[in-house]
Amino acid sequence: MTRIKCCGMTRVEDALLAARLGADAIGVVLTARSKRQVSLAQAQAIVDAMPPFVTTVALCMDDEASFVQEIIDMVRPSLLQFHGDESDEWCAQFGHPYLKAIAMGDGAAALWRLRDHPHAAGLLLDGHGLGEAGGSGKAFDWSVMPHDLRQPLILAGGLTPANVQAAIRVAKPWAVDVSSGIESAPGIKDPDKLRNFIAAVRAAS
Ligand SMILES: O=C(O)c1ccccc1NCC(=O)[C@H](O)[C@H](O)COP(=O)(O)O
Repeated sequence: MTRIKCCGMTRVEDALLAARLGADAIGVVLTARSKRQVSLAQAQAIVDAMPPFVTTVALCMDDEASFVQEIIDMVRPSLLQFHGDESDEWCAQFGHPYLKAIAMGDGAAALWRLRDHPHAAGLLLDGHGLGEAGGSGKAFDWSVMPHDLRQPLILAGGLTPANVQAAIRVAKPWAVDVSSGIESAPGIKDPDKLRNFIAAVRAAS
């Protein structure tokens, strides 16, 4: 069964709908680099509203360590997600479980970066290029997804209700991650797209 993370939540009602429809995880983006940025208080409200067994993920991107510590203390997410150029050692300093996003937009040459994060609980392979923000709606070549890594791999970037089944067939990921593909505007989730996305993943796996 392929797990589902719905990212870029800015409203409690969208995150609750995702959970009710069967999403395994929701994400909130705290970095100022995002059109979907939420405040610490908004992120806390979304995380606190989640029912048991829904994993909550808080995203940062090359942010200050003190800000990351504030996120851990105030938002109390299940996982952090580091979306920038953070090193393994830097991400591990907080002693909090995390996903490391890997920018796959530069093609197969990006694959070496997957080996650089042994302390990450999972690796999120995204379609953006190095230095670019996530939530870009850009897909990468799913056929380069490796199958010899110890960590679970999360496929992200440009996924939609229409292409997610093909993506799962080709990449065989542990989980899929979606943000813009289930939106009507940045940060505003569209209930029909959300429903169709989750149904498509469930039908594929
Ligand atoms: O979503 C953002 O705005 C964002 C900004 C800066 C860093 C990370 C960001 N999102 C990270 C995610 O996990 C997205 O879900 C992922 O990039 C996929 O987005 P999309 O291609 O829109 O499905």
